[in-house]
Amino acid sequence: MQKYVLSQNKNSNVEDFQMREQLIATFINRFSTYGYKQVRTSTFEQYDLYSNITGTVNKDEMIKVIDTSGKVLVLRPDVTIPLARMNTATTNQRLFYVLDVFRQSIEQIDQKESTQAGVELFGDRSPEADAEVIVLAIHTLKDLGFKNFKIELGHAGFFKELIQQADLNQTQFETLQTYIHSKNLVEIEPFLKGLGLADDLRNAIQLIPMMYGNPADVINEARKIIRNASMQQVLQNIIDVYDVLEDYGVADSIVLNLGLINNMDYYSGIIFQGFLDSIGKPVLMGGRYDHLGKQFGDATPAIGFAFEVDYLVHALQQQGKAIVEIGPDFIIKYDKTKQKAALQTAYRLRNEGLQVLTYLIEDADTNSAKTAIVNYTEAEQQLITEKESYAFASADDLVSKCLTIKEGK
Ligand SMILES: N[C@@H](Cc1c[nH]c[nH+]1)C(=O)O
Repeated sequence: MQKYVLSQNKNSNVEDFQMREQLIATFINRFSTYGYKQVRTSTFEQYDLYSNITGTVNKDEMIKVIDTSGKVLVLRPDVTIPLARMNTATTNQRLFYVLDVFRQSIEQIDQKESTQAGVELFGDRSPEADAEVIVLAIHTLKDLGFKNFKIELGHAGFFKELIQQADLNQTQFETLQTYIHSKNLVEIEPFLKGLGLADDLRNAIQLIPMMYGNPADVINEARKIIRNASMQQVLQNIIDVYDVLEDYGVADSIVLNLGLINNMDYYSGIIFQGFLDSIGKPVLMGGRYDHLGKQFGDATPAIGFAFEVDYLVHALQQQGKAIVEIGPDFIIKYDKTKQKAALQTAYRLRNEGLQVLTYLIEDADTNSAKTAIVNYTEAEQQLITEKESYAFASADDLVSKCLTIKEGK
Protein backbone atom coordinates (compact mmCIF):
# COMPACT_ATOMS: atom_id res chain seq x y z
CA MET A 1 0.00 0.00 0.00
CA GLN A 2 1.21 3.47 -0.77
CA LYS A 3 2.24 5.44 2.26
CA TYR A 4 1.17 9.04 2.13
CA VAL A 5 4.25 10.47 3.75
CA LEU A 6 6.15 13.40 2.28
CA SER A 7 9.85 12.72 2.03
CA GLN A 8 10.67 15.96 3.81
CA ASN A 9 9.23 14.93 7.12
CA LYS A 10 11.93 16.44 9.27
CA ASN A 11 12.53 16.07 12.97
CA SER A 12 10.17 13.18 13.12
CA ASN A 13 12.33 11.14 15.41
CA VAL A 14 12.52 11.79 19.11
CA GLU A 15 16.25 12.66 19.24
CA ASP A 16 16.03 15.25 16.43
CA PHE A 17 13.02 16.78 18.03
CA GLN A 18 14.64 16.94 21.46
CA MET A 19 17.70 18.61 20.00
CA ARG A 20 15.53 21.16 18.23
CA GLU A 21 13.64 21.86 21.42
CA GLN A 22 16.89 22.43 23.29
CA LEU A 23 18.03 24.81 20.58
CA ILE A 24 14.76 26.68 20.79
CA ALA A 25 15.06 26.92 24.57
CA THR A 26 18.50 28.49 24.05
CA PHE A 27 17.07 31.04 21.60
CA ILE A 28 14.26 31.98 23.91
CA ASN A 29 16.61 32.39 26.80
CA ARG A 30 19.25 34.41 24.96
CA PHE A 31 16.82 36.62 23.02
CA SER A 32 15.04 37.41 26.29
CA THR A 33 18.24 38.58 27.94
CA TYR A 34 18.45 41.31 25.29
CA GLY A 35 14.91 42.42 26.04
CA TYR A 36 13.06 40.70 23.17
CA LYS A 37 9.47 39.53 23.58
CA GLN A 38 8.10 36.52 21.73
CA VAL A 39 5.36 36.91 19.13
CA ARG A 40 3.83 34.87 16.36
CA THR A 41 2.23 35.83 13.09
CA SER A 42 -0.56 34.15 11.21
CA THR A 43 0.24 31.04 9.16
CA PHE A 44 -2.04 32.22 6.38
CA GLU A 45 -1.40 35.59 4.78
CA GLN A 46 -3.19 37.50 2.07
CA TYR A 47 -1.47 36.90 -1.22
CA ASP A 48 -2.00 40.60 -1.98
CA LEU A 49 0.20 41.60 0.95
CA TYR A 50 3.12 40.08 -0.89
CA SER A 51 2.14 40.77 -4.46
CA ASN A 52 1.52 44.48 -3.91
CA ILE A 53 4.72 45.44 -2.22
CA THR A 54 8.23 45.45 -3.57
CA GLY A 55 11.31 43.82 -2.15
CA THR A 56 9.42 40.79 -0.98
CA VAL A 57 9.69 37.05 -1.47
CA ASN A 58 9.79 35.87 -5.06
CA LYS A 59 6.15 35.23 -6.00
CA ASP A 60 6.98 31.91 -7.64
CA GLU A 61 8.47 30.66 -4.39
CA MET A 62 5.37 31.31 -2.31
CA ILE A 63 3.02 28.44 -1.53
CA LYS A 64 -0.53 29.46 -2.35
CA VAL A 65 -3.69 28.05 -0.88
CA ILE A 66 -7.29 28.81 -1.64
CA ASP A 67 -9.75 29.27 1.20
CA THR A 68 -13.37 28.12 1.08
CA SER A 69 -14.50 31.49 -0.32
CA GLY A 70 -12.06 31.20 -3.20
CA LYS A 71 -9.61 33.77 -1.87
CA VAL A 72 -5.95 33.19 -2.60
CA LEU A 73 -3.77 33.04 0.47
CA VAL A 74 -0.12 32.19 0.99
CA LEU A 75 1.50 30.18 3.74
CA ARG A 76 3.72 32.58 5.71
CA PRO A 77 6.71 33.03 3.38
CA ASP A 78 8.51 35.48 5.66
CA VAL A 79 8.10 36.80 9.18
CA THR A 80 9.81 40.17 8.81
CA ILE A 81 7.19 41.52 6.41
CA PRO A 82 4.08 40.88 8.57
CA LEU A 83 5.90 42.20 11.63
CA ALA A 84 6.97 45.35 9.78
CA ARG A 85 3.36 45.87 8.75
CA MET A 86 2.24 45.63 12.38
CA ASN A 87 4.95 47.90 13.76
CA THR A 88 4.57 51.42 12.56
CA ALA A 89 5.25 52.82 16.03
CA THR A 90 8.31 54.98 16.46
CA THR A 91 9.12 53.78 19.96
CA ASN A 92 11.60 50.96 20.39
CA GLN A 93 10.11 47.54 20.06
CA ARG A 94 12.04 44.30 20.38
CA LEU A 95 10.31 41.17 19.11
CA PHE A 96 11.38 37.59 18.47
CA TYR A 97 9.78 34.50 16.98
CA VAL A 98 10.33 30.84 16.37
CA LEU A 99 8.11 30.09 13.41
CA ASP A 100 7.92 27.99 10.28
CA VAL A 101 8.27 29.76 6.96
CA PHE A 102 7.12 28.27 3.68
CA ARG A 103 9.01 28.80 0.44
CA GLN A 104 9.67 26.53 -2.49
CA SER A 105 12.55 27.36 -4.76
CA ILE A 106 13.08 25.84 -8.18
CA GLU A 107 16.43 24.47 -7.09
CA GLN A 108 15.00 22.74 -4.03
CA ILE A 109 11.52 21.62 -4.91
CA ASP A 110 11.34 19.19 -1.99
CA GLN A 111 12.10 21.76 0.61
CA LYS A 112 9.01 23.74 1.41
CA GLU A 113 9.16 24.52 5.08
CA SER A 114 11.86 25.61 7.44
CA THR A 115 11.89 26.90 10.98
CA GLN A 116 13.28 30.34 11.62
CA ALA A 117 14.23 31.80 14.97
CA GLY A 118 14.54 35.51 14.48
CA VAL A 119 14.53 38.90 16.11
CA GLU A 120 13.36 42.30 14.90
CA LEU A 121 14.27 45.60 16.53
CA PHE A 122 11.96 48.45 15.52
CA GLY A 123 12.39 52.17 16.10
CA ASP A 124 16.16 52.54 16.37
CA ARG A 125 18.29 53.58 13.42
CA SER A 126 21.64 53.87 15.23
CA PRO A 127 24.84 51.93 14.49
CA GLU A 128 24.69 50.85 18.15
CA ALA A 129 21.37 49.10 17.41
CA ASP A 130 22.91 47.40 14.37
CA ALA A 131 25.84 46.21 16.43
CA GLU A 132 23.65 45.00 19.28
CA VAL A 133 21.58 42.84 16.94
CA ILE A 134 24.72 41.34 15.40
CA VAL A 135 26.16 40.69 18.85
CA LEU A 136 22.97 38.91 19.80
CA ALA A 137 23.46 36.57 16.83
CA ILE A 138 27.06 35.91 17.88
CA HIS A 139 26.11 35.44 21.53
CA THR A 140 23.50 32.86 20.56
CA LEU A 141 25.90 30.93 18.32
CA LYS A 142 28.32 30.81 21.25
CA ASP A 143 25.55 29.58 23.55
CA LEU A 144 24.95 26.74 21.12
CA GLY A 145 28.59 25.74 21.47
CA PHE A 146 29.81 26.80 18.02
CA LYS A 147 33.38 28.02 17.97
CA ASN A 148 34.26 28.26 14.32
CA PHE A 149 31.85 30.69 12.80
CA LYS A 150 32.04 34.00 11.01
CA ILE A 151 29.63 36.83 10.53
CA GLU A 152 29.99 38.39 7.10
CA LEU A 153 29.11 42.04 7.28
CA GLY A 154 28.13 44.11 4.25
CA HIS A 155 25.82 46.89 3.23
CA ALA A 156 22.87 46.80 0.86
CA GLY A 157 23.76 50.31 -0.33
CA PHE A 158 27.36 49.86 -1.39
CA PHE A 159 26.77 47.74 -4.45
CA LYS A 160 23.53 49.55 -5.33
CA GLU A 161 25.10 53.03 -5.23
CA LEU A 162 27.86 51.92 -7.51
CA ILE A 163 25.63 50.06 -9.91
CA GLN A 164 23.25 52.98 -10.17
CA GLN A 165 25.94 54.83 -12.08
CA ALA A 166 25.99 52.05 -14.66
CA ASP A 167 22.36 52.54 -15.65
CA LEU A 168 21.56 48.85 -16.19
CA ASN A 169 18.24 47.28 -17.04
CA GLN A 170 16.66 44.81 -14.60
CA THR A 171 18.05 41.69 -16.26
CA GLN A 172 21.56 43.09 -16.47
CA PHE A 173 21.32 44.19 -12.84
CA GLU A 174 20.24 40.74 -11.68
CA THR A 175 22.90 38.96 -13.71
CA LEU A 176 25.58 41.19 -12.28
CA GLN A 177 24.24 40.68 -8.79
CA THR A 178 24.47 36.92 -9.20
CA TYR A 179 28.04 37.10 -10.50
CA ILE A 180 29.10 39.33 -7.64
CA HIS A 181 27.37 37.21 -5.04
CA SER A 182 28.98 34.02 -6.27
CA LYS A 183 32.32 35.81 -6.83
CA ASN A 184 32.26 34.61 -10.40
CA LEU A 185 35.33 36.49 -11.58
CA VAL A 186 35.56 34.56 -14.82
CA GLU A 187 32.17 35.65 -16.10
CA ILE A 188 32.09 39.09 -14.60
CA GLU A 189 34.89 40.55 -16.67
CA PRO A 190 33.50 39.84 -20.16
CA PHE A 191 30.02 40.68 -18.92
CA LEU A 192 31.09 44.13 -17.76
CA LYS A 193 33.10 44.71 -20.94
CA GLY A 194 29.98 43.97 -22.95
CA LEU A 195 28.09 46.72 -21.14
CA GLY A 196 30.39 49.40 -22.51
CA LEU A 197 30.92 51.16 -19.19
CA ALA A 198 33.57 53.80 -18.53
CA ASP A 199 36.86 52.17 -17.53
CA ASP A 200 37.01 53.45 -13.97
CA LEU A 201 33.41 52.46 -13.23
CA ARG A 202 33.98 49.02 -14.72
CA ASN A 203 37.13 48.54 -12.67
CA ALA A 204 35.36 49.60 -9.49
CA ILE A 205 32.50 47.11 -10.04
CA GLN A 206 34.95 44.38 -10.88
CA LEU A 207 36.71 44.89 -7.56
CA ILE A 208 33.58 44.38 -5.43
CA PRO A 209 33.81 40.57 -5.18
CA MET A 210 37.35 41.01 -3.87
CA MET A 211 36.24 43.33 -1.10
CA TYR A 212 36.18 40.49 1.36
CA GLY A 213 38.09 39.65 4.52
CA ASN A 214 39.86 41.51 7.26
CA PRO A 215 37.79 44.63 8.02
CA ALA A 216 40.70 47.12 8.14
CA ASP A 217 42.02 45.92 4.76
CA VAL A 218 38.62 45.89 3.10
CA ILE A 219 37.85 49.39 4.35
CA ASN A 220 41.13 50.61 2.86
CA GLU A 221 40.39 48.97 -0.47
CA ALA A 222 36.85 50.28 -0.50
CA ARG A 223 38.07 53.85 0.02
CA LYS A 224 39.82 53.61 -3.33
CA ILE A 225 36.63 53.01 -5.27
CA ILE A 226 34.41 55.55 -3.52
CA ARG A 227 32.89 57.69 -6.24
CA ASN A 228 30.36 59.93 -4.50
CA ALA A 229 29.02 61.16 -1.17
CA SER A 230 26.43 58.37 -0.87
CA MET A 231 29.07 55.68 -1.15
CA GLN A 232 31.18 57.56 1.38
CA GLN A 233 28.22 57.57 3.75
CA VAL A 234 27.66 53.87 3.30
CA LEU A 235 31.28 53.10 4.06
CA GLN A 236 31.20 55.37 7.11
CA ASN A 237 28.13 53.48 8.34
CA ILE A 238 29.98 50.18 8.07
CA ILE A 239 32.93 51.65 9.96
CA ASP A 240 30.65 53.01 12.70
CA VAL A 241 28.95 49.65 13.22
CA TYR A 242 32.26 47.82 13.18
CA ASP A 243 33.64 50.21 15.83
CA VAL A 244 30.81 49.27 18.19
CA LEU A 245 31.35 45.57 17.45
CA GLU A 246 35.00 46.04 18.43
CA ASP A 247 33.89 47.59 21.71
CA TYR A 248 31.72 44.54 22.36
CA GLY A 249 34.85 42.44 21.90
CA VAL A 250 33.49 40.37 19.01
CA ALA A 251 35.67 41.71 16.17
CA ASP A 252 37.27 38.26 15.86
CA SER A 253 34.04 36.86 14.51
CA ILE A 254 33.57 39.53 11.83
CA VAL A 255 34.69 39.63 8.22
CA LEU A 256 33.64 42.35 5.81
CA ASN A 257 32.05 41.35 2.53
CA LEU A 258 31.02 44.26 0.33
CA GLY A 259 29.76 41.85 -2.31
CA LEU A 260 27.29 40.34 0.17
CA ILE A 261 23.76 40.07 -1.17
CA ASN A 262 20.85 38.77 0.89
CA ASN A 263 17.85 36.83 -0.40
CA MET A 264 15.35 39.56 0.30
CA ASP A 265 15.31 42.84 -1.48
CA TYR A 266 13.96 44.91 1.39
CA TYR A 267 17.32 45.67 2.97
CA SER A 268 18.49 49.27 2.95
CA GLY A 269 21.52 49.37 5.26
CA ILE A 270 23.86 47.01 7.07
CA ILE A 271 23.35 43.37 6.03
CA PHE A 272 24.95 40.25 7.46
CA GLN A 273 25.06 36.49 7.22
CA GLY A 274 26.43 33.90 9.62
CA PHE A 275 28.49 30.91 8.47
CA LEU A 276 29.68 27.83 10.30
CA ASP A 277 32.79 26.14 8.95
CA SER A 278 30.86 22.89 8.52
CA ILE A 279 27.94 24.16 6.41
CA GLY A 280 28.09 25.80 3.00
CA LYS A 281 24.96 27.88 3.41
CA PRO A 282 24.38 30.76 5.78
CA VAL A 283 22.78 29.67 9.05
CA LEU A 284 21.50 33.16 9.70
CA MET A 285 20.69 36.17 7.58
CA GLY A 286 19.62 39.66 8.43
CA GLY A 287 19.99 43.36 8.06
CA ARG A 288 18.48 46.81 8.26
CA TYR A 289 15.26 47.46 6.37
CA ASP A 290 14.27 51.06 7.11
CA HIS A 291 12.04 51.53 4.06
CA LEU A 292 9.90 48.39 4.22
CA GLY A 293 7.45 49.94 6.68
CA LYS A 294 6.81 52.84 4.29
CA GLN A 295 4.80 50.54 2.08
CA PHE A 296 2.36 49.97 4.93
CA GLY A 297 2.16 53.59 6.12
CA ASP A 298 4.88 54.95 8.34
CA ALA A 299 8.49 54.05 7.84
CA THR A 300 9.84 52.70 11.10
CA PRO A 301 13.57 52.07 11.10
CA ALA A 302 14.20 48.39 11.75
CA ILE A 303 16.84 45.72 11.80
CA GLY A 304 16.67 42.00 12.45
CA PHE A 305 17.90 38.56 11.51
CA ALA A 306 16.71 34.99 11.46
CA PHE A 307 18.49 31.72 12.19
CA GLU A 308 17.71 28.71 10.02
CA VAL A 309 16.99 26.25 12.83
CA ASP A 310 17.19 23.12 10.66
CA TYR A 311 20.70 24.00 9.50
CA LEU A 312 21.80 24.48 13.09
CA VAL A 313 20.32 21.13 14.15
CA HIS A 314 22.14 19.53 11.24
CA ALA A 315 25.42 21.21 12.19
CA LEU A 316 25.14 20.08 15.80
CA GLN A 317 24.43 16.53 14.69
CA GLN A 318 27.43 16.64 12.35
CA GLN A 319 29.60 17.62 15.28
CA GLY A 320 28.28 14.59 17.07
CA LYS A 321 26.71 16.73 19.74
CA ALA A 322 24.41 14.54 21.74
CA ILE A 323 21.37 16.01 23.30
CA VAL A 324 21.54 16.39 27.02
CA GLU A 325 19.90 13.21 28.16
CA ILE A 326 16.88 13.99 30.25
CA GLY A 327 15.80 10.72 31.77
CA PRO A 328 13.38 10.27 34.60
CA ASP A 329 14.66 11.31 38.02
CA PHE A 330 12.86 8.50 39.80
CA ILE A 331 11.14 5.29 38.94
CA ILE A 332 8.65 4.11 41.50
CA LYS A 333 7.82 0.44 41.44
CA TYR A 334 4.89 -0.48 43.57
CA ASP A 335 2.60 -3.36 44.30
CA LYS A 336 -1.17 -3.21 44.59
CA THR A 337 -1.08 -2.77 48.36
CA LYS A 338 0.96 0.43 48.03
CA GLN A 339 -0.61 1.71 44.84
CA LYS A 340 -2.36 4.65 46.44
CA ALA A 341 0.68 5.85 48.37
CA ALA A 342 3.01 5.32 45.40
CA LEU A 343 0.81 7.12 42.87
CA GLN A 344 0.18 10.01 45.21
CA THR A 345 3.88 10.30 45.90
CA ALA A 346 4.56 10.39 42.17
CA TYR A 347 2.00 13.16 41.80
CA ARG A 348 3.64 15.19 44.56
CA LEU A 349 7.13 14.76 43.11
CA ARG A 350 5.95 15.72 39.63
CA ASN A 351 4.32 18.72 41.19
CA GLU A 352 7.79 19.71 42.42
CA GLY A 353 9.08 19.50 38.86
CA LEU A 354 10.71 16.08 39.10
CA GLN A 355 10.38 13.58 36.29
CA VAL A 356 8.84 10.38 37.61
CA LEU A 357 7.72 7.11 36.06
CA THR A 358 5.58 4.61 37.90
CA TYR A 359 5.21 0.89 37.30
CA LEU A 360 3.05 -1.69 38.84
CA ILE A 361 5.69 -4.17 39.93
CA GLU A 362 4.83 -6.93 37.46
CA ASP A 363 5.59 -4.62 34.50
CA ALA A 364 8.65 -2.97 35.99
CA ASP A 365 11.65 -2.47 33.78
CA THR A 366 14.63 -2.88 36.06
CA ASN A 367 17.29 -1.83 33.57
CA SER A 368 17.30 1.91 34.11
CA ALA A 369 20.91 2.27 35.15
CA LYS A 370 21.12 5.89 36.22
CA THR A 371 17.62 6.43 37.47
CA ALA A 372 16.88 6.15 41.14
CA ILE A 373 14.43 3.35 41.84
CA VAL A 374 11.81 3.38 44.50
CA ASN A 375 10.52 0.01 45.55
CA TYR A 376 7.24 0.75 47.16
CA THR A 377 5.71 -2.55 48.10
CA GLU A 378 4.28 -4.17 51.16
CA ALA A 379 7.52 -6.01 51.76
CA GLU A 380 10.02 -3.35 50.79
CA GLN A 381 10.11 0.42 51.06
CA GLN A 382 13.47 1.32 49.66
CA LEU A 383 14.88 4.16 47.61
CA ILE A 384 17.89 2.90 45.67
CA THR A 385 20.20 5.39 43.99
CA GLU A 386 23.66 4.92 42.50
CA LYS A 387 25.15 5.89 45.84
CA GLU A 388 22.86 4.60 48.52
CA SER A 389 19.93 2.53 49.53
CA TYR A 390 17.52 4.29 51.82
CA ALA A 391 14.64 2.74 53.74
CA PHE A 392 11.90 5.32 53.92
CA ALA A 393 9.41 5.40 56.74
CA SER A 394 6.51 7.15 55.01
CA ALA A 395 5.41 8.91 51.82
CA ASP A 396 6.41 12.25 53.36
CA ASP A 397 9.82 10.91 54.20
CA LEU A 398 10.22 9.64 50.63
CA VAL A 399 9.18 12.95 49.06
CA SER A 400 11.64 14.95 51.14
CA LYS A 401 14.44 12.47 50.46
CA CYS A 402 13.76 12.62 46.69
CA LEU A 403 13.82 16.41 46.76
CA THR A 404 17.11 16.43 48.65
CA ILE A 405 18.65 14.04 46.15
CA LYS A 406 17.42 16.10 43.21
CA GLU A 407 18.78 19.31 44.68
CA GLY A 408 22.16 17.73 45.27
CA LYS A 409 22.43 16.55 41.64
N1 LIG B 1 13.33 37.54 7.04
C1 LIG B 1 14.70 37.41 6.61
C2 LIG B 1 15.65 37.48 7.76
C3 LIG B 1 15.50 38.75 8.52
C4 LIG B 1 14.90 38.98 9.68
N2 LIG B 1 14.97 40.32 9.91
C5 LIG B 1 15.59 40.87 8.95
N3 LIG B 1 15.93 39.95 8.05
C6 LIG B 1 14.86 36.10 5.85
O1 LIG B 1 14.00 35.25 5.89
O2 LIG B 1 15.89 35.89 5.22
